[in-house]
Amino acid sequence: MKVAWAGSRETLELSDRMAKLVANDPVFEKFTRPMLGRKELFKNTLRKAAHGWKLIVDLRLTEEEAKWLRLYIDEPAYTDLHWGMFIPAIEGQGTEEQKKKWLPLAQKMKIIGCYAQTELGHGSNVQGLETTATFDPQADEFVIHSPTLTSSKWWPGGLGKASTHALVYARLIVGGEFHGVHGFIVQLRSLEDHSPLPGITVGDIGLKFGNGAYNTMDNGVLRFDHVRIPRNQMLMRVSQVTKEGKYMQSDVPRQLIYGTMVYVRQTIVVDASKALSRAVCIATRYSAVRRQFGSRNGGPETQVIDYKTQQSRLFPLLASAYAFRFVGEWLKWLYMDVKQRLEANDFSTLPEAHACTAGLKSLTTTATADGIEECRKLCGGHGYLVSSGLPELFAVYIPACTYEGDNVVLLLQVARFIVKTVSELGYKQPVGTTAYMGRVATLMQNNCAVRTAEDWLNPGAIVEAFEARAARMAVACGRQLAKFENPEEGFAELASDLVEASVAHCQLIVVSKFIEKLQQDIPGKGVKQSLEILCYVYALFLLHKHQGDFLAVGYLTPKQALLANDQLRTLYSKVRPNAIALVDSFNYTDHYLGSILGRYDGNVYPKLYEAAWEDPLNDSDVADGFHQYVQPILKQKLHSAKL
Ligand SMILES: CCCCCCCCCC/C=C\CCCCCC(=O)SCCNC(=O)CCNC(=O)[C@H](O)C(C)(C)COP(=O)(O)OP(=O)(O)OC[C@H]1O[C@@H](n2cnc3c(N)ncnc32)[C@H](O)[C@@H]1OP(=O)(O)O
Ligand SMILES: Cc1cc2nc3c(=O)[nH]c(=O)nc-3n(C[C@H](O)[C@H](O)[C@H](O)COP(=O)(O)OP(=O)(O)OC[C@H]3O[C@@H](n4cnc5c(N)ncnc54)[C@H](O)[C@@H]3O)c2cc1C
Repeated sequence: MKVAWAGSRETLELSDRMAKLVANDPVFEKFTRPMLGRKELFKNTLRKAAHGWKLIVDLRLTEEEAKWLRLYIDEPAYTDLHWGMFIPAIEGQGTEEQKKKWLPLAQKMKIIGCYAQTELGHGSNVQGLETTATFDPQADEFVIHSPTLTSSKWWPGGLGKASTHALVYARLIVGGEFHGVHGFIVQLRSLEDHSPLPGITVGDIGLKFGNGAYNTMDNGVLRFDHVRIPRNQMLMRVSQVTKEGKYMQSDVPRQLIYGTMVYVRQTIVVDASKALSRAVCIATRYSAVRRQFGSRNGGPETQVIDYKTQQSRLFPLLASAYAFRFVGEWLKWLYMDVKQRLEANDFSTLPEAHACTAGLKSLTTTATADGIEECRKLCGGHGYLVSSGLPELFAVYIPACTYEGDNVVLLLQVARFIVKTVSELGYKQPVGTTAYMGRVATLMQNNCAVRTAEDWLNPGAIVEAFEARAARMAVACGRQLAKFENPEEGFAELASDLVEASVAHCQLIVVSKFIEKLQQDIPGKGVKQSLEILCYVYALFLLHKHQGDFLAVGYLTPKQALLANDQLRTLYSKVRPNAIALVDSFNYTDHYLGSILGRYDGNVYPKLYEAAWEDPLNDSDVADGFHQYVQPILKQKLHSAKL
């Protein structure tokens, strides 16, 4: 199962080597992180990032090894944006000449870059950005300017203190004409002493949610006062500005300017399975350690993992972690395919790649953020201790529902894609993830054939149920929209229904990809059978949770929905004996998990007890401040008889 989770034996071995390298290096210690003040915390992150880079260089790590190393260091840092957005943006939107100039500098870390798109006034509405880049043909330069307070760049990670350069998104103005938002490489700080260059105001935006957590990142604010950059620092793969001041659009679609977001959304889906699996690993191991009630004849109490309620909350999350792992793998393939096509100037699959990355980013991050919080509750009171690892994981993870596109805004993008597909059904055969809509007539007509709980253990029955629900919801939205004279007004009015239809479509993708995975050869005794059980758990849990949809569209009867729930209970009993092995298969070191409750050896109580004494409050028996603030109260002479 470890191999199935990692994707291959090679990846398992490589990631294992990197995990151990980090775990055994004292520089990457992280238990004291939540106790540090902001300055110490940030400096500590810089130290870890520098040590990580030294290891990468000294040990001549490959790009793949370096990625795993950074993951296991497990601390958000400016390097995430440098490697994760700045470099990919240049790769995707730069010309060959620009890539030749900037990529070696960035890859050797001679410069540090961030991705400066969002502003104080606009994040979701990228076309509403206010920063301007005005071409000055006399000087052959762009003038980058922040005309208003709301045009201040706000949020970019790595911008506040670390970056020397930024990829700045600004409205292009050539000859007095606006040409939409484009990307520009702008140097922010001196490469000698790191001080901001003339015309640049830059700093950190302040403390964020949670102790430690995402506060290791210097999310920044940036303003430009007529800062000049050479013309060739506009990324020019999509459109060009000539020396003479002529704006030229190439054959490449304008949407490619958003290409970095497609790439990052894809990586966020892959990361969702990592974050959720960490939380599930902690909650599952602890649920096997923790006992409450049920002692008979003085024997041990019941392990809480044996309670059906615990199983019905925990096992769907375990199944979701696996589901997101496999859909992430598929999405990575889809992205690589699109990337190759784009390089060959084939842009036909870009809209689907956009819809899939946007929709799956939204679905997986929402479920993961909610799932981490559920895991905290599954661990009872001890889950609220920072040493459980769950509060920090939650605090670090939740902004994933917002960054790289607010999850609702992204589902509305999926809705546009679905509505368009439905409206074209008469003359265009849908392909890829919308191919099922080509069978819309059958899906609208046929109802579920399930008669017994066992009938639900059938991938065909499950896929058809999810397809029918998604198709019927999409068609219903299409019909409602058709009643509006103005389609945009209709879209705005029906936005909530459209979002629900998008969720149904995205859930279908995840379920289908899990089922497709099971059609592959999966070696290892019992591995495939365990994955089949998890796949049914994932699908039937969703069906149970959203049974209102399946009933409302008339595909299921209430009896069939009840049968699905009956089957789900049986499946939980089948997951139980392997639950620990299924989380051990994630192959996480104790260092990466960062949780006393999730320790591999299960030695929870002695270690919790030990850790309590390491809290700075326990440095002395009598607290600092006692004599000043508490003792006077204890010693006061009370005058009122009542008191
Ligand atoms: C315990 C310790 C743990 C440690 C763990 C460590 C974890 C660290 C992890 C760190 C990871 C990441 C760091 C965070 C990074 C975050 C970085 C950011 O947030 S960068 C900023 C991201 N911003 C956004 O995502 C903005 C969202 N808005 C948009 O994407 C768009 O504007 C829009 C999709 C909302 C579209 O707006 P709209 O105005 O309606 O559209 P346009 O007119 O501009 O275009 C419409 C047209 O374009 C198509 N389109 C839109 N987007 C894309 C795209 N990306 N690709 C392809 N096509 C796209 C759209 O479909 C329309 O097409 P039509 O054919 O015209 O229909
Ligand atoms: C931790 C973190 C790191 C970040 N890193 C970066 C970075 O490196 N670089 C960068 O450029 N940016 C970064 N961002 C910014 C991030 O990308 C934006 O915050 C995000 O895209 C959401 O945009 P917004 O803040 O404008 O939200 P808003 O759009 O203001 O959202 C507010 C509310 O309005 C709703 N809403 C907005 N538009 C619509 C609509 N059309 N229909 C219905 N509802 C709508 C949303 O659903 C939400 O509920 C980061 C943000 C965070 C939190």
